[in-house]
Amino acid sequence: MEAIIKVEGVKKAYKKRKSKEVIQAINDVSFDVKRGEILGLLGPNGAGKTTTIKMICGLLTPDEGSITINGNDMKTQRLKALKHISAVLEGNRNLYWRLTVKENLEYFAGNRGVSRKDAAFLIQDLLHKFNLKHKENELVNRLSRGMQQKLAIAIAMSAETDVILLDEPTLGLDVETSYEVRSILQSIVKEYNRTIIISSHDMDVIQDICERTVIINNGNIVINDSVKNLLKLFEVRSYSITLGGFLSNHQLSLISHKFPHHTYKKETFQSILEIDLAKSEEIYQIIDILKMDETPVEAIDRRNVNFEQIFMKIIKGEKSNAFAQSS
Ligand SMILES: Nc1ncnc2c1ncn2[C@@H]1O[C@H](COP(=O)(O)OP(=O)(O)OP(=O)(O)O)[C@@H](O)[C@H]1O
Repeated sequence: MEAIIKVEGVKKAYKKRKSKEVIQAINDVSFDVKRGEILGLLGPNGAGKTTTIKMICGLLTPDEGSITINGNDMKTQRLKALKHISAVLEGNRNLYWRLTVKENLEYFAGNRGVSRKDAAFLIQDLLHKFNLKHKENELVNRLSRGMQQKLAIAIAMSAETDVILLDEPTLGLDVETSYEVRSILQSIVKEYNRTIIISSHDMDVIQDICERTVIINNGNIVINDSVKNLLKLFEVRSYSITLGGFLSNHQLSLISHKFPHHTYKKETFQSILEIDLAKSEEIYQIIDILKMDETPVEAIDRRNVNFEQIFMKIIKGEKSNAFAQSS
């Protein structure tokens, strides 16, 4: 699939005005986004997500490196590049509160150069798609937060750009509306071949709708892989072992030494060892340690891991293990 966004060797530092301290927000970041893809851009607070998104939509200029949108360099062909991008960066704050839903859509579509005739057709389509038709003549300040958020995304859609950047699109939404927004985004990508970059702290959303994820930490990319691969990779490595007794101190110290990512819980007659391995073959080393004191093994199960747990593991620095396993 063709890359519609290319981020190559991008660096960005901020200078604090008073102390003159320099903060290297983005170190040396490169990644592509393919046409028709939903990409999740993730990272803990302060990782550099907003800086990256702002550079992609031309609000900030990189100190080094280049960003190309549909073949147009953001530095030398800025206007051409920007024509392909719309963004919802601050939730519903970009809406006109004293205009109706339909007036907001008309205003923003006109602003982005969509003709009146095309806009009329497009707006009706969006009102239906976003389930806002029954609210088309309602003032925005009378809508629920979920509806305002849906309208903000519909407005970004009305510009008919190839790429849509969404910062926390489901933040503060109830569960039902969050699912509705996810399914709308998936259908938009399929039906109109749009490309979406989502920045979110909600790992459920990422697991649900993103094909691929770029995880940034301290201004560097630590993972650029498909969500499916990451889930498979971590599932293979996570085990829950139920023992019909308890581990000796000697066994526990061997396990702690060789496998730092584990938890051990004692129950009345049993104990449970939950362990993450760098390679699935390491399970045999564990079994050897368990055999030492003839601790009876009742069950060995693969643990189901969700994307939230995977994200935390990657951020805590298990990425080197993940790469070793995937390569
Ligand atoms: N205008 C600014 N001036 C100085 N430093 C800044 C500025 N904007 C961001 N930073 C710093 O740059 C780094 C990256 O910030 P950025 O906002 O891109 O991270 P983020 O991943 O979006 O975080 P969050 O999830 O908290 O929004 C952080 O250390 C932040 O403090």
